[in-house]
Amino acid sequence: MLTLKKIKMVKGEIRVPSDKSISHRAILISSIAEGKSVIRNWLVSEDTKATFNAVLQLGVKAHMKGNEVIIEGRDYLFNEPSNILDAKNSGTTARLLMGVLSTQDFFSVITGDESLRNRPMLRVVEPLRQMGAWLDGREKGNKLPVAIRGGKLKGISFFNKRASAQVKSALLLASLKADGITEITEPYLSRDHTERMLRLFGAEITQLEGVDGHIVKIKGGQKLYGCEVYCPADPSSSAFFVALAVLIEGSELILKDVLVNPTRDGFFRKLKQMGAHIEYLNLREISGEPIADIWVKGKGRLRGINVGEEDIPSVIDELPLLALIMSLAEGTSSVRGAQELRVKESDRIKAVVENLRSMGAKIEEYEDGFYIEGVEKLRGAYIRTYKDHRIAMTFSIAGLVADGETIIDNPECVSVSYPDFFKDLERLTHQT
Ligand SMILES: O=C(O)C1=C[C@@H](OP(=O)(O)O)[C@@H](O)[C@H](O)C1
Ligand SMILES: C=C(OP(=O)(O)O)C(=O)O
Repeated sequence: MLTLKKIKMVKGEIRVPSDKSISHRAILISSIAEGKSVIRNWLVSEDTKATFNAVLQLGVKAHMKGNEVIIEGRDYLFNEPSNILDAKNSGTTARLLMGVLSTQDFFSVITGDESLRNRPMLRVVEPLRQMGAWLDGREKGNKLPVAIRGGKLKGISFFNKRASAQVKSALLLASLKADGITEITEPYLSRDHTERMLRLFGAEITQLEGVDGHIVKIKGGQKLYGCEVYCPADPSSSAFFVALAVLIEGSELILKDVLVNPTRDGFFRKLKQMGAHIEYLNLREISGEPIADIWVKGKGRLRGINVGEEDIPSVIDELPLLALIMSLAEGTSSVRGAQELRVKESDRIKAVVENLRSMGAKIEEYEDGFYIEGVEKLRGAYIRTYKDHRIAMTFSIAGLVADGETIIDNPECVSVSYPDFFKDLERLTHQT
């Protein structure tokens, strides 16, 4: 349990830990490549360690020193694991691993913690079956544990209707060992780190716009070569500090080295539309990804906005935090088309509505989002995190701007993406 109270202001500079999505991919793509890779500024967290430990169980030789990882790639020649692979709380680990393991002519089983064992897997299992792999699990393959026996695969054409980057990435990682071409179409472009990193490792990938949305095409049989990958600061982790600065007038922060890939920076763009003062400085590209230092200044109350289906992929993990900001903005706001929030580490729509209401917000629940009428103040409350890191961090920010005391249950769940979150928060809020 953690108790938080209102603070006056936040000022300073911070480089938050590296991007979780890129850190998972760096391990997996280095492992399937040939030769040595060096991963710099890797995120050391519970989720990414689950991916790291899984590849060790497949026979990959990897060495971690601080946040640098050196990996000897296996060029898709892995060992049959002698035990179950544990993805713990990490959806990305489970789903991307399924793609890699579908290429392997051996038996493997993936499981996870209680939350992950309740999350849907058929979205990945079905297309991988279509490609020719054998997968089965609880509820006809929809729930972990899932067993896999991979082997000879063929390329498929697949419509990724949920615009899930985990589904797309699993198929791309499998496609390199499939006969022919794999083509994935999605209604809105989901995060494209896998495409960018596969290119960095030497693959040829075509991306184009079609009538049904964004298309990615890849030819099987291509070889990847180990290289150096730099992991930038996570925009999803940076978002909590940006939120704090925009919610408290007079605050000013610089967030260093943040990934500003357009498939990920929807939160910052939405805040600007709400009237926030945010600028990208020193925009540059490293390891195929755009990076900037973000300057943010708190300058009074923001205006409500509507967020629709097309906006969702680039802001999906920040929606709980955006809901908090909307609840303190002038006028009304809404989020629609975000039903995927119900199948994350917790039912994030329920968790947001319940906790914001207990703090005095005016919020109505939709099946696929929420409707919010801004209020001037929130009051401290007892917060149920459902052991979901994004809920714990969102309501810690809420606790620092609300009147009275806020109590967070299970604050330690932040360790899946940001183990030192509370230390960093304390440092920045005590400098002022
Ligand atoms: O590919 C990834 O790294 C992720 C994709 C998203 O999930 P979906 O693929 O389920 O949309 C996101 O919510 C998750 O935090 C990380
Ligand atoms: C949804 C998330 O991650 P994952 O799906 O990898 O568990 C997240 O980090 O918000």
